[in-house]
Amino acid sequence: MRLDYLTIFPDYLAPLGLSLPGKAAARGLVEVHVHDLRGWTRDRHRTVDDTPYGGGAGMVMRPEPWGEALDELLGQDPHPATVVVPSPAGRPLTQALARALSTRPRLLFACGRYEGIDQRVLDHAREREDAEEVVEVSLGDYVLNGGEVAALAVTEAVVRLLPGFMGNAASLEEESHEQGLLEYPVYTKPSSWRGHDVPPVLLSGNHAAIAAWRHEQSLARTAERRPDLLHASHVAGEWEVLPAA
Ligand SMILES: COC(=O)c1ccnc(N)c1
Repeated sequence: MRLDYLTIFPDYLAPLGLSLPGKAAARGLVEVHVHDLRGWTRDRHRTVDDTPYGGGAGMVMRPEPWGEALDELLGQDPHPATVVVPSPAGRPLTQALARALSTRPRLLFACGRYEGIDQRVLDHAREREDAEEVVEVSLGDYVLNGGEVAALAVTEAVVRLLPGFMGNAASLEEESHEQGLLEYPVYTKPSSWRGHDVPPVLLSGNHAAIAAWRHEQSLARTAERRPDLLHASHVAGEWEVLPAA
């Protein structure tokens, strides 16, 4: 997977050389390219923003630098890129969306600043043959100063799903949201710590009982913290054993 980042703060994406994506890069699983949008400005001040049509506070990112940057970058690779635009107005980032993005050959992150990127940049990108899709993605219902932090989060959620990245692929199966539920609580040695003991079932060696306890814990946590994630299918097992009405 090729990952490109267009930003006016390339240093912000320095963490991409470390830990998770860095490891993946070292293994040849991902190829990372960070680009300074100002490289596609033509004026002495390397201007990337201007006042909004219609008035209002703040500044909007000018379309020309973005258009010329996409012209150059999208043409650099035979694979059509999925353009990922972090935005508070985007689709929520979910495990399902991360998994869908992890199957793409190339992601190009357009990291906006100020009040956002001129809408025509996204509209024009959607018309391009060399852009497979333009996906605006939100981390949640809050505003950041720029798309870079969100781009790092989306990158981590996606890269860790790439085949061969996580040593123990089985651990991905049990993670929060993979099965549509929140993850159960986890414990390790010592079995007793500051008056808190590990639940005895986890020391029992009874794998069926442990699996049942973990599922029950996931259901309880999800019901308490994220009832919106609960679907009948998750509690189907309980309905099946209820006595006939
Ligand atoms: C500028 O980008 C944002 O403010 C942003 C991006 C992704 N998710 C959010 N909740 C905000």
